Amino acid sequence: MSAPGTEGAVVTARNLDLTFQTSDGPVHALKDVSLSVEPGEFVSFIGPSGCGKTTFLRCVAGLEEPTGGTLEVNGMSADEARRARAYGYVFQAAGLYPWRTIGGNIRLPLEIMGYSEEEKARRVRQTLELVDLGGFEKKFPWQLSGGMQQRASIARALSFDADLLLMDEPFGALDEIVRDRLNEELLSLWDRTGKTMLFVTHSIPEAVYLSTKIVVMSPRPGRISDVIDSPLPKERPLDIRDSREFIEIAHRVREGLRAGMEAA
Ligand SMILES: Nc1ncnc2c1ncn2[C@@H]1O[C@H](COP(=O)(O)OP(=O)(O)OP(=O)(O)O)[C@@H](O)[C@H]1O
Repeated sequence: MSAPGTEGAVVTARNLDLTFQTSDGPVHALKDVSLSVEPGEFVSFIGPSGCGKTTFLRCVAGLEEPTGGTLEVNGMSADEARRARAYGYVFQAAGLYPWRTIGGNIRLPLEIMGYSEEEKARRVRQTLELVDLGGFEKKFPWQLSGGMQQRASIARALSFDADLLLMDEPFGALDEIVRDRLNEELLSLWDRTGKTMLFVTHSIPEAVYLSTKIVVMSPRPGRISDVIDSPLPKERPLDIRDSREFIEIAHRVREGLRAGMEAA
């Protein structure tokens, strides 16, 4: 699969391979993965366990070294992009430090990056308001619900000026009602900030609801089996999930997943 339209792209992967050498032999986590992500896109990755979703995100984050192909993030190598802090990363478990307050957690990357006291305070306040957690700065993570912790984790990833957000199943552990609300909030956040989002999920409705582009992956080896551009409007009330368009995209994702599994 080619990586078209790479001029000015945020992420350009061309024929990316990653084989892990393990004591049980090689594991082909990614094979011939080509993808181009344009500024401001919301791209979801969906596929069965072990198809390489996290591995791809970790390659973009410069945390894994591909064994073949090329990868550019904001026009740099992924390692340079990591050092330039070109992205924020949101993990499945919120990953907040329990001994730090919510404000202290958000302040951490800003401390590492050497922002002034005044700027740190301003950014903590601003990002907490952005995720609707104004007033929770002095609370500790255990004093917040799971959904609120994830919002704090998103605030931390937004606190510095990275235009790219990498999210690895951030809402996977949450109940459906909370998840629906966070999906709506994330979409609104995306709209307001104009950030580019890469989002890993196991949920077809979540992928279809959130994305401008859905990347369907298949395992053994981890490949892209379909890339679906969503025609859904930017304004998306939750009940858009009952629309014919939505159901048709969800159907195509399901078909892509099924075909990928049969080929594996
Ligand atoms: N550090 C590693 N060493 C060896 N194998 C690895 C390593 N990291 C991932 N793998 C293997 O690479 C493959 C892809 O894993 P990855 O975690 O990217 O899949 P995934 O699609 O994100 O799965 P899940 O949906 O369960 O999170 C799997 O077979 C996994 O066991």
